[in-house]
Amino acid sequence: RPAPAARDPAVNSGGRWDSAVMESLAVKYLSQEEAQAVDQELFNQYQFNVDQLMELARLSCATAIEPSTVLVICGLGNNGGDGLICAGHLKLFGYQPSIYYPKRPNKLLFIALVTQCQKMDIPFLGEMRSEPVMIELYELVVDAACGFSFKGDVREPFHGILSVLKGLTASIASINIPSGWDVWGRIFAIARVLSVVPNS
Ligand SMILES: NC(=O)C1=CN([C@@H]2O[C@H](COP(=O)(O)OP(=O)(O)OC[C@H]3O[C@@H](n4cnc5c(N)ncnc54)[C@H](OP(=O)(O)O)[C@@H]3O)[C@@H](O)[C@H]2O)[C@H](O)CC1
Repeated sequence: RPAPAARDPAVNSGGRWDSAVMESLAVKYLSQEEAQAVDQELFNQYQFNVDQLMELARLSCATAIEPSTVLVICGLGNNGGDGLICAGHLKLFGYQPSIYYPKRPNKLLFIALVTQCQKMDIPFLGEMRSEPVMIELYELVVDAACGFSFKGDVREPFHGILSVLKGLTASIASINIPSGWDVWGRIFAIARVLSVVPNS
């Protein structure tokens, strides 16, 4: 989202809608390398840690979502962590998130995030829902399966998950990058992309 001042071009341009202002409002898509470089800059030069960046990511994503019933599909990297955190905020906002987290990494950060979701009584599904069940039960699917570090042919269980998402007619909101993109090309239609990388 643009910063508040940038939403009002008159503030930045002395009342004129000049081309520089319009250009500053344009969406810029980052390549995989650019996104990873932004990450490194935030860690090294700005001294953020991963917990802080994830917290910002989940808040941004949850703020951009407004349905009541949501299925959050989480992958095994930080993108999945963003999904867990997003589910936590959605619950706090009064919505009804459920989580599908088929492969759980044995890392303290993710174990802690799962614990926090469980303590908030967010249900974890035992298996992936079929497309008709998803349409019946959820207004929105949050796709936090594959982040910008996914490479090559998608392995199971994520290949099967993406096959279901590919045929899904319900809304999908992807965190940071739509799962199934190889960054340069999409393989299925995505409703919205929620990104927390500045200017992406
Ligand atoms: N500054 C920011 O924008 C922030 C971004 N965040 C989010 O972090 C992700 C990137 O996180 P990362 O953990 O680096 O990557 P992924 O979420 O994509 O997950 C990587 C794991 O996925 C496995 N993997 C890779 N390729 C495949 C594949 N083809 N099939 C199946 N699994 C795959 C890989 O497993 P390995 O066994 O290969 O190691 C990785 O474990 C970014 O997209 C944002 O959403 C952070 O929240 C911080 C702020």
